[in-house]
Amino acid sequence: MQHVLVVFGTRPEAIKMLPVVRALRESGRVSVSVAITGQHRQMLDQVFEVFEERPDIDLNLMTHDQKLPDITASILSQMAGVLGGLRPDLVLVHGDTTTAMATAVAAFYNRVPIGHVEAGLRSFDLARPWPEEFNRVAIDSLAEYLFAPTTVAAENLDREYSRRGRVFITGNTGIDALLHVSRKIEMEESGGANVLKTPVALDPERSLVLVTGHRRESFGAGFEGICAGLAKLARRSDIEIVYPVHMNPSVREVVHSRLGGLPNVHLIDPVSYVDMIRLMKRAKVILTDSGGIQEEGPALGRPVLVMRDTTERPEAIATGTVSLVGTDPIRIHDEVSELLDDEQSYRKRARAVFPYGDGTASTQIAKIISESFCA
Ligand SMILES: CC(=O)N[C@@H]1[C@@H](OP(=O)(O)OP(=O)(O)OC[C@H]2O[C@@H](n3ccc(=O)[nH]c3=O)[C@H](O)[C@@H]2O)O[C@H](CO)[C@@H](O)[C@@H]1O
Repeated sequence: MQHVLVVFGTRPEAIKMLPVVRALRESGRVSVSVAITGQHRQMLDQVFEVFEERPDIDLNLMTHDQKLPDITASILSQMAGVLGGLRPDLVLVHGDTTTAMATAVAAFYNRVPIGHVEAGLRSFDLARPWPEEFNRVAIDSLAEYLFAPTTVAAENLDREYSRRGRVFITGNTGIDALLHVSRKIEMEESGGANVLKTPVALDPERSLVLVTGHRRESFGAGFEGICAGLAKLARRSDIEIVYPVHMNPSVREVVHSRLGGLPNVHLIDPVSYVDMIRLMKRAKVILTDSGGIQEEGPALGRPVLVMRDTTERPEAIATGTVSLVGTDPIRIHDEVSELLDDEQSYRKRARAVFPYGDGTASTQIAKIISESFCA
């Protein structure tokens, strides 16, 4: 039976790859191993729990405030050993992280075929997001199987001369994960559990503005702008802001120093994926620089304002549910306020749409892989 090695290191990769792991196992036609690099170890554990999975290999590479060259070098050398030992027939990586890129290079050095989930996303700007745009272009130039979430992503790949693999349009596996957990939450609620428990006590009379932000290209002036915009918003007495602050010290220091102590701003640690979905369902507006949340917000019918200048989610922008606000404090304040104060504008943008597929991406990917092995 052919063997697939699935490798990831961060929370979003785990959220988007564990549905693929389950689908591969359920196909019964391939064996699967999961290797993690521990780029974000404590955030990973929570995701494994919700998918009732466990890693088979843990490279445990996490060191405090590690730099990109160190992560890349250690993954490259350690992954060579893993591949030599396991000798998988395919290595599956996800998205645009350093783990995904370094693993793809290690697989290429070992002449092991590569599958790329969430292939073809492009901002066409190597500086933003940095280094993610480089990572995903590099992976797509090496991969034999390119699982593109949308036709836009597939068209991006068709235009790239360096592409050598076959493109499959599958939808984004993040929607598979979202629907899987949403069903769990709905079952809990129908069982009489507390309606929409949230990880922080919220005032039912106030609107929730949910914030996440961690992009490297925003470090420095970008985060100063984001925090100034949030501090201005926090003067409103009709809202509460909840910000699960990413573990990266470069994010935590500036966010806590600028926003700590404001009465209606809850700075909390990253929450479990289930709690994040609860917060998104409870939120009136979502402010983020996250990629995954640009896909989840539309599916949950929540307006998402993206604190970046570019995005590789044009499909979400086209639905009108997602829009770019950048990191300018006045724009952040004004655009959130417009959604809070103008009911008509809000209703136009707060409708559930699914530009990233119907939640079957992982079963499609598993079917393509198992059939290609058995061809
Ligand atoms: C340039 C870019 O867009 N790159 C993306 C980046 O992923 P991202 O930007 O989506 O990363 P985050 O924002 O960290 O994670 C988001 C996920 O985490 C959940 N969440 C969030 C806060 C929390 O407290 N608890 C949680 O559970 C949340 O619901 C969501 O599902 O790399 C991925 C891997 O390569 C790529 O797929 C993806 O393109």
